[in-house]
Amino acid sequence: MANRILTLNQISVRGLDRLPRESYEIASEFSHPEAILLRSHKLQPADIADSVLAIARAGAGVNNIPVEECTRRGIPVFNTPGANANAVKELVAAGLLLGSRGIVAGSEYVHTLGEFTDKGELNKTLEANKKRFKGNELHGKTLGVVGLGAIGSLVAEMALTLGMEVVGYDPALSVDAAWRLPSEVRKAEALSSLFARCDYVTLHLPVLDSTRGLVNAELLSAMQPHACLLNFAREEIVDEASLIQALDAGQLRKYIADFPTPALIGRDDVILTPHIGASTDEAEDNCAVMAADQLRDFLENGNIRNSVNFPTLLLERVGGCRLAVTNQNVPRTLNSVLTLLAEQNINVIDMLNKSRDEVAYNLIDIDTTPPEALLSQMRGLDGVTSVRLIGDCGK
Ligand SMILES: NC(=O)c1ccc[n+]([C@@H]2O[C@H](COP(=O)([O-])OP(=O)(O)OC[C@H]3O[C@@H](n4cnc5c(N)ncnc54)[C@H](O)[C@@H]3O)[C@@H](O)[C@H]2O)c1
Ligand SMILES: O=C(O)CC[C@@H](O)C(=O)O
Repeated sequence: MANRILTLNQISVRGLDRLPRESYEIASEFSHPEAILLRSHKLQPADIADSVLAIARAGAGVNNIPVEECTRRGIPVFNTPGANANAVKELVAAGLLLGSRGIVAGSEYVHTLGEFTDKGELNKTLEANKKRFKGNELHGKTLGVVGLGAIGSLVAEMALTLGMEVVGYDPALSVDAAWRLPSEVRKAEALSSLFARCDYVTLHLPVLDSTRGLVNAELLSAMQPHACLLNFAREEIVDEASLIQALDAGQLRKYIADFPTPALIGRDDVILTPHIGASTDEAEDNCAVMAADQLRDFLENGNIRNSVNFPTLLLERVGGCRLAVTNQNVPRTLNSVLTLLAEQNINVIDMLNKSRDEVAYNLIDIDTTPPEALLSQMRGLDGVTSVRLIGDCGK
């Protein structure tokens, strides 16, 4: 039977083409899908049918998905780390320029001059008024990068090439991310010192319980009055009331963000884009291809790459059929599963098991198709969250 993939946002065709139509049905409405593929759609727990085996986010942030609920139900949630990082980096480069030069106000001003028909007169007026739109250069200024993952590290590298000094802050920096970081990036020991010393601060961290409202009144008051804050990460990381207070009080010159809110629209000291950080053909293709490939490998082989709640686990197929078993990460559960197989004289050909926090995940290749009654018995074992049979052993 074909796997049904429910898409809850427009997903690039190049990604959808990775799911062959002989074995996948793709639609924006299904009552019992095997998987959900989405971008920023806000997914509610009640929207996740019992039939759902996996959820793939074509993008980085998973704050629109109830990840804890998925973990409890044994559903891996995938994302696509780095697949849209270059698109965001390029928009941040634009954001820095919008913050340093009178581009937006200058362009808006020029469009008010429609009544001029004489080129010479127009030129005279432009030359007389252009001083209102003077800016500063980025070269020699200091950029603070908060979050040095896929996007933050590219932003840091880009800013160095513009001749900026770069200071970074990331208390949870992975070893891989540290290797990617240019050696010129200086480390800030605390967020407050980064905010105090920088001309521009750019945010590239996820929104989590620990980062919601992270940029608060205290941090904003540490900023220099000429400084700019860029937020291409998530709205909720910046406390809006404190931000507006800081702008009103002249503690911050400009806020440049990808997340408009009613209170920010119309302010001269705010530049807003409509969440287009990842809106390039290239990023949409990259994310969709990566999400679809990961989903397919999970549905067809049980393999897990780039999950935000399950361990990474890849086991090559050597024949036979495969059991994908998720259980609570407690002793003796796997033993009970293997005992059930042994009692039925089912031989294990290959096996891999890994855990992440409270989740344990196992791929068990076996030589005989287990009867449905055995699978039900396995599902009923203490601590077992889900059991899926992949393929048919032919005996
Ligand atoms: N505007 C957009 O369209 C757009 C596009 C892509 C990503 N994003 C947002 O950007 C975020 C970052 O994306 P990424 O691909 O770089 O993710 P990433 O996982 O590669 O990097 C995030 C980094 O933030 C760090 N971090 C976590 N908590 C932190 C804290 N308290 N202080 C400082 N750093 C902290 C992590 O250690 C990690 O290195 C995403 O979570 C998403 O919300 C927005
Ligand atoms: O899908 C999008 O357009 C936005 C994606 C972005 O917010 C992300 O977190 O990757």
